[in-house]
Amino acid sequence: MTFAINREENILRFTIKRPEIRNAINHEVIDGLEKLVSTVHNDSTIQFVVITGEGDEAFCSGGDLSIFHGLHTAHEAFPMLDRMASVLYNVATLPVPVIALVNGHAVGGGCEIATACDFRLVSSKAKAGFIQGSLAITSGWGGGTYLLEKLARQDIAMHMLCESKPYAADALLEKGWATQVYDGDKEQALQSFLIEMTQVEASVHRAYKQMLIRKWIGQNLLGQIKEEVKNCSLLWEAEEHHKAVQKFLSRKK
Ligand SMILES: C[C@@H](C(=O)O)C(=O)SCCNC(=O)CCNC(=O)[C@H](O)C(C)(C)COP(=O)(O)OP(=O)(O)OC[C@H]1O[C@@H](n2cnc3c(N)ncnc32)[C@H](O)[C@@H]1OP(=O)(O)O
Repeated sequence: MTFAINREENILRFTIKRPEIRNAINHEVIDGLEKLVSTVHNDSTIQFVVITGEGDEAFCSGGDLSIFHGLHTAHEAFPMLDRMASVLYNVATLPVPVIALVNGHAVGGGCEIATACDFRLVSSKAKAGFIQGSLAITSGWGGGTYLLEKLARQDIAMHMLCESKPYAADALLEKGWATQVYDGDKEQALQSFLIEMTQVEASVHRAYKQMLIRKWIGQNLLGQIKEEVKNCSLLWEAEEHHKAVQKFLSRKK
């Protein structure tokens, strides 16, 4: 199994379990995120969702290029991008706070997943970034739309997207992407964050989450995400994209 869903008291944790390829996303992990969403909707006692990656190296390195490089045309790429974008919107709009425990690098689609979460607790050793531009595509799972929505400074969000490079944890904090940066043990970092959060009733957290979701429905965030998906799938079929992916997959270390 390439993912795990575990419950610890009122916290539901989703772990991507592919550390050997830096927790890249395959179809099974997408199925797992769908399962996570339905579990939360069917259980009103859950108070928090945590998403993380196994190991110390990576939170998530985005789409599994060894699988997804098989998608050539816009027509072929669109269903994968659209499915993951819908699943991620369902994660972003869960009725409880969703925490990305960014234990290691979060790049490409991995950065999109973390950006879709309400909070990002970031290891001081992690780097994160929307590197899709270096593969001649944009974000395609809604991450660009979330970034432009969530960062207080639009120029910084645009710069992150256009520069298309990974940033160190301190820079991510400065840009307003990281909620907190932690040194050392990820479980301790999560624990301290949750101790503060649980001073307030879970019903209050749920009510604030509804406020956020209403705002996004009002501005048709999902419609904007669908446009991001369409644009990305058009760029996907260009020769430049396929060449860049091939270069990554055949690089010598
Ligand atoms: C779908 C789309 C979207 O946004 O919508 C995307 O996600 S596009 C973005 C797709 N993601 C990427 O381009 C990120 C590619 N990955 C990286 O930049 C890097 O691997 C880091 C994540 C920074 C980790 O670097 P680090 O030096 O620790 O590890 P490494 O590069 O040696 O990688 C270890 C092993 O994992 C594999 N590996 C790493 N990321 C992978 C990925 N996304 N898909 C498939 N394989 C991947 C490497 O080929 C290598 O395999 P071997 O051990 O066999 O050599």
